[in-house]
Amino acid sequence: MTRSLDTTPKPEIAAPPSLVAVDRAIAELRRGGLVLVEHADGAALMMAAEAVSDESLSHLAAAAGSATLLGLTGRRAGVLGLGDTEAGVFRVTAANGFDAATIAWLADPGARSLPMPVFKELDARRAGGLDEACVALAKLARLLPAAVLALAATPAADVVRVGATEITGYQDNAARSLRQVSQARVPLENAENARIVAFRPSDGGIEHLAIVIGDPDPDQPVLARLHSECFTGDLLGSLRCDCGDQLRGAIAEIAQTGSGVLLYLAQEGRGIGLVNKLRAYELQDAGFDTLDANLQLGFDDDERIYLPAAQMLRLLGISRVRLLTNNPLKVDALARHGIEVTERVPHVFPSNDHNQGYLRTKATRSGHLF
Ligand SMILES: Nc1nc2c(ncn2[C@@H]2O[C@H](COP(=O)(O)OP(=O)(O)OP(=O)(O)O)[C@@H](O)[C@H]2O)c(=O)[nH]1
Ligand SMILES: [Zn+2]
Repeated sequence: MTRSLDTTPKPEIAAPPSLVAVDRAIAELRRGGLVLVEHADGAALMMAAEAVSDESLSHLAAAAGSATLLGLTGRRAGVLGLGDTEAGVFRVTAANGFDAATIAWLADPGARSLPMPVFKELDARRAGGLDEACVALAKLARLLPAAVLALAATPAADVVRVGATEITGYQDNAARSLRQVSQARVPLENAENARIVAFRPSDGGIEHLAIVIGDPDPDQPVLARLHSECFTGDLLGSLRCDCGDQLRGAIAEIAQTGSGVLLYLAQEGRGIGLVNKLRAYELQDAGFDTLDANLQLGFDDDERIYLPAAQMLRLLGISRVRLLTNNPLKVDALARHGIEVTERVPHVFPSNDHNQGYLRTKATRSGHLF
């Protein structure tokens, strides 16, 4: 007798305090508030660089009792000529602290249309785990990867606090806590026998979806596609990328072969978020390719993670897949997370006038196999 996939909803589990602390901190940063980040080497009050004004900067410095500092990724520091590295985080200091215009100029390439501020003497050095955690938190909040911080000896009692290790462990811990929460039959244009299964992490964070087509046999390698969310391509039919074709193409191909699974992963813009992807598009229109635009913003060229995908496959009962992709990173990542990829199935679609350069860059610089 063949088995079926386990798509049934599972009981809720309580979110561990570590996930909750990061969630609270993310919400606070996104509304322009202050967060206390605690590390073995000390603590800092921080704000997202994207959210600062002159008033909030003075408030930050006064609350911490020290000057404001700016944490930038090595990528962004390199672009600015302040550092020479691709990895890690740099701490930038200005004599007596920063004003909002200088922060904007340093953190946001889109701010170049504003008048250039008068820079105070800047100094940039490779930073340790405290600054790294602050920048990582801004990234988790899907904001620009830059943090304004002030070292805090005796922090105010009423501020949201989070530990550096809670921040660095957040994505993995959230992925490990995923569980099926609901499912429904949803006949699709190209796959009438389809079900959507929703997965939620225990902290109520970002949900991912599995589209199960037909009745895959988990004892055989399952035809699978890992699709990263692309609002512009998937929903609006944007011609800048190939995502819409790849999404609908995968659904059609899986249905034609009989059965399989498409994981719809909530990591828009190769993990930088929709707002930052639009910033990257602006930079591309100014001449940067899709990878360099990410680097200009201070991100890596690809910020995606595939532990959530591996975890969803495991929860469904799938341990072996035939993976529809041109991207060798996806094959490696699944294998690393314990899912055997028995075969890579190419997933190529014709280009159009707008996405030729994008596809060429994927092939020449990202190692996509076309
Ligand atoms: N940052 C950024 N993300 C983009 C851009 N164009 C498309 N994306 C995102 O790239 C992701 C699509 O990648 P996928 O189709 O999942 O995978 P892939 O890496 O192209 O590999 P394949 O499996 O071969 O398709 C989506 O999250 C899109 O939003 C861009 O110019 N900049
Ligand atoms: Zn796209």
